[in-house]
Parts: sequence; structure tokens; C-alpha cells
Amino acid sequence: MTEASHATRTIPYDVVVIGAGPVGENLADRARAAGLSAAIVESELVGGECSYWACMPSKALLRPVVARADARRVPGLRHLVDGDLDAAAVLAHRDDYTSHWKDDGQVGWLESVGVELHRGHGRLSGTKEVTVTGPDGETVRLSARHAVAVCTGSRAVVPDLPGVADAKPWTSREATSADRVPGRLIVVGGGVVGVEMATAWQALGSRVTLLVRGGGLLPKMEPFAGELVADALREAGADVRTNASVTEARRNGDTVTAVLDDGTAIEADEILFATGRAPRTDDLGLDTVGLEPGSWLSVDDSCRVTGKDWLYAVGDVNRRALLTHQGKYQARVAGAAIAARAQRVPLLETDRWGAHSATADHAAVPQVVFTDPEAASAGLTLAAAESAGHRVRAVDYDLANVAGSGLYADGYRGRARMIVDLDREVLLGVTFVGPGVSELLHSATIAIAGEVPIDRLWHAVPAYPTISEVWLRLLETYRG
Ligand SMILES: Cc1cc2nc3c(=O)[nH]c(=O)nc-3n(C[C@H](O)[C@H](O)[C@H](O)COP(=O)(O)OP(=O)(O)OC[C@H]3O[C@@H](n4cnc5c(N)ncnc54)[C@H](O)[C@@H]3O)c2cc1C
Ligand SMILES: NC(=O)c1ccc[n+]([C@@H]2O[C@H](COP(=O)([O-])OP(=O)(O)OC[C@H]3O[C@@H](n4cnc5c(N)ncnc54)[C@H](O)[C@@H]3O)[C@@H](O)[C@H]2O)c1
Repeated sequence: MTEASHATRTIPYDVVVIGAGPVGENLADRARAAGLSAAIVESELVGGECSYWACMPSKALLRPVVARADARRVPGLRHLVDGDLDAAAVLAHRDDYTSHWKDDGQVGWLESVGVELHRGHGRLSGTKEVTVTGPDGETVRLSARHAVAVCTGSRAVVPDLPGVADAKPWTSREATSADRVPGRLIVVGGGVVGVEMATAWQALGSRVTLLVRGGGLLPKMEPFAGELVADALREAGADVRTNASVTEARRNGDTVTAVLDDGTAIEADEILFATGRAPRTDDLGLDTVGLEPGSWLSVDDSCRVTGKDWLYAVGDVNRRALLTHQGKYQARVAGAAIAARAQRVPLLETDRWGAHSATADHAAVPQVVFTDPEAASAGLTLAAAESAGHRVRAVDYDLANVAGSGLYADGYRGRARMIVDLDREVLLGVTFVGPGVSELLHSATIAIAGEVPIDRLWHAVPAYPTISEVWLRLLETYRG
């Protein structure tokens, strides 16, 4: 058959999803649950970045690191965990966690919910139309009666510095899938990927140098989060350098050299660039529907692309919150909106906190950085709340003074902050940093998304003696 005749084969669906990461999978599932037919297109592995090169492998690498650090702070236990981590066992566990980079399990799940998988690269080829080029070069056209959802995620950005291309740098993909521990590792970037991977590889045996061009780590969180994580990384033996910009990177055999703006040269075996993300929209046929290839896709609160009544962009690709759980939330909202519009529901619930509005993206995004100590935040930081024009007060508490913290870890170090909206007396943001705080975070997310008045929070009594008692201390501090 000629290429033209291949391309003429058209399969109709109600909804066509491009990208079978966690977000695309959830959106297709929601469409099916609403009685719509759905196809999903995937060019790599069903499960996406999260399952194979991001959340899952990184957390599998970090869990033993944090568990060992916790155990070392419990009297009577420390001597049992004094030695090195068994790096081979940790890497093997990570491999199990990624299903050895095979997607059979997730393909089975798609089948079980009745979503048809088309393997290949999907491109928009006009309104409500996606052309898929399969691994064998064959093409098939998918037409969508109601909606196309772009869920193609993001990829790592490596800065275009002299020598970088030939330096064979790691991105988050190599940092989460490497099968051996480099003796020396340079990590460039002090965001979430940078600090998590610095924490993991330092504990697994690398000598890590973390180069941060700004003044501190985790710049999107409250400043004390980056400070406490930097202290811990240094105590673990990492060389953390702030205000350090890499100007070139060169490889000579097994050695890579990073040159800083002050002329310092640092040698290592590998260099990881953890310097942010770009949308996977450059080869997506956006030009066929009047959009700019390579751009982030801006959407309304139902995740519908600005100016297109049939096109949705959900998850990382819309840049609202580059987090799996938040993308899946958007998928639930967008799936419900697509179904409602398909059923010609006269009025969608697009008001604040309505069923068809991803309101939490603006107000109550939770995030845990799985370092030691953990850094967990929901909603706005003080700086973000102030720049959004809210009249706020930041209330701080030293987590070491909570009875449950002392029991959790000897010499507990940590801090909590809540941001109170003084006009409405509700919380706009909460940050906890310290061992064991990640599981506290959902209480904060509920308080923020629920807009629970401070007066009512006073009646939410935390159990004694848990770390959660920090809630009582924060409220007491606020009330004076
Ligand atoms: C190292 C690391 C650790 C992370 N840890 C966490 C964490 O602990 N918690 C958390 O919430 N978030 C974490 N994230 C963020 C999380 O990975 C992303 O937010 C999430 O994967 C986004 O999901 P998605 O479905 O939008 O995109 P992706 O997971 O990127 O999936 C997109 C899918 O689309 C496919 N695709 C792209 N273009 C096409 C095309 N043209 N045709 C067909 N298929 C296509 C891709 O192959 C991919 O499978 C982490 C990120 C990194 C890099
Ligand atoms: N536990 C989690 O929830 C988790 C873990 C990892 C990643 N993620 C998500 O994945 C996304 C990507 O993470 P990330 O760390 O790659 O991005 P990021 O945007 O969080 O951090 C990138 C950092 O690199 C710096 N940077 C950019 N260009 C640079 C350059 N040329 N030289 C030096 N520094 C430079 C930036 O200033 C920034 O601090 C984030 O939005 C994050 O939310 C989440």
C-alpha cells in the first residue's frame, strides 16, 4: 500500500487522547466511564514519564535513603543502620518499581477499561483529527466526534552551553534509570529534580557537587525549605554551591568538567542537568490548527485550549502544575467537562470549585519533595500570597518543639509555616519541613481547599503525641 492509502484509513472515536502518561490514561478512563468511546496514542511506554523516568523510579531510589536517615535518629536503632546502603539492591528495587521499563501491566489496564491503544507518534492533522505514525511507519487517522486531548507531558531542558552536547549529560531520565553509581556526580539546578537526585545519589555512594545558580535550593518553596535541605545535603557529604553558574561542560573520556562563571573547573564522572522542563509539543502538528509548535498550551479551568472548543491540553503540557497528582485531577475535571459538553448539558459547573473547573490548580496544589528532611507544601508561599495581593500573616513554628516530633526522631529538626488570609481568616498556604512530614500534608490541602475557617480548625484536635500537633501550635501562635 502507498503511504497515501495508509493515511486514508480513518477510525472514528468520541475522544482521542495523545499521550498515555498518568494524565492521558486518567482522561481516557473518565471518558469511558461517561459512556464515550476513547482512543489513546502513545509513542513510548504506556504510563509515561512518571512511571519509568520520574516519580516511580526516583521515589524507589529515595525511600531507602529516607528510611535509613529516620532509623539513624531513633535511639536503640542507629547501630543497626550505620553501614552503607546496598546500592545494588536499591537499584534492583527501582528496576522492579519501573516494571523493568515494560508497560504490559498498564496496557492490560487500558484494555480493562475499554480504551483502544494506538502505538506510534500522534500529530494533529486538522480540526478533531489525529494522524498516528506507527513504529513500522504506517499511518492511521483517528477522528474525534467530541474532543482531542493533548496529554504529551514535558521533557528535560538542557541549557545550550559550549561543549554540553558532547559531554553526554544526564537528564532526569538517566538520573532515574542509571544502572551504576557514578563515583562523582555534578548536579546542575537546585529545583526539585536537582535536590532529590543529589540526595539519592549521594546516599548511594556518589560524591555529589550540587551547583545552584541562585542563592538557595527549592526556590518555589518557602526559603526555610531550601535552607534545611541544603544543611542536610552538606551533612551527608555533598558539596552544595549556591550562586554558581555553569558556563561550559566538556567531556574527556570518562571525565566530565564543568566550568563555572568564576572560572572554577569541577571534574566528575557524570553531570546531571536538572534545569527545568519544556512541553512536548514541537512535533505535534499544532500548526495545522493555528497553534505555535513547541509552545506550552494555555487552557481555561476546564483545560480547554484557548480559542478551540474541541481541543484540551491536560497535565504537564499546560504548565499549570507539573505534578502527576495535579495532572490527574485536571484529567478528572476535563473528562467530566468533555462528557458534559458531549451530552449537551446546557450549563457546565465552571464556577470556582465547580465540577468542571480545576480550581485547585490556583489555590491548593500540594507537593512533597522526598528529601531528608522532607519538604511538603500546599497552596501559596508567603511571597506568592503577597504578590497576589492578599493581606496575610505568616505564622511559624519550630517542629522540634512538638512532642510527637521528638518521639519520631532524636534531635528533630524542622519547621512549619501557615499563611493566613487576614481578610477571610482562612489558610492560603502551609509548609512543613522535617522528617516524616509528607503524610501530614493532606491535612493542609483539605484546610486550604475546604477554606476551613480558622475558628473551625481550632476544633480539629490533633492526636497526642503525633507530629500533627504542630497544627495546634500554629493555631495557638496565631491566636496569641
Ligand atoms: C525526576 C522526576 C521526578 C518526579 N517526581 C514526581 C513526584 O514524586 N510526584 C509528582 O507528582 N510528580 C513528579 N514528577 C512530575 C511528573 O513526572 C509529571 O508531572 C507527570 O509525569 C506528568 O504527567 P503527564 O501525563 O502530563 O506527562 P508524561 O508523564 O510526560 O506522559 C506523556 C506521555 O505522552 C507521550 N507522548 C508525548 N508526545 C507524544 C506524541 N506526539 N504521540 C504519542 N505519544 C506522545 C510520552 O511518550 C509520554 O508517555 C517528577 C518529574 C521528574 C522529571
Ligand atoms: N517530588 C516531586 O513532586 C517532584 C520531583 C521531581 C520533579 N517534580 C516536578 O518536575 C518539574 C521539573 O523539575 P525540575 O527540578 O527539572 O525543574 P524546576 O523548575 O523545579 O527547577 C529547575 C531549576 O533549575 C534552575 N536552572 C534553570 N536553568 C538553569 C541553568 N542554565 N543553570 C543553572 N540552573 C538553572 C532553575 O533556576 C530552577 O531552580 C517541577 O515542576 C517539579 O514540580 C516534582
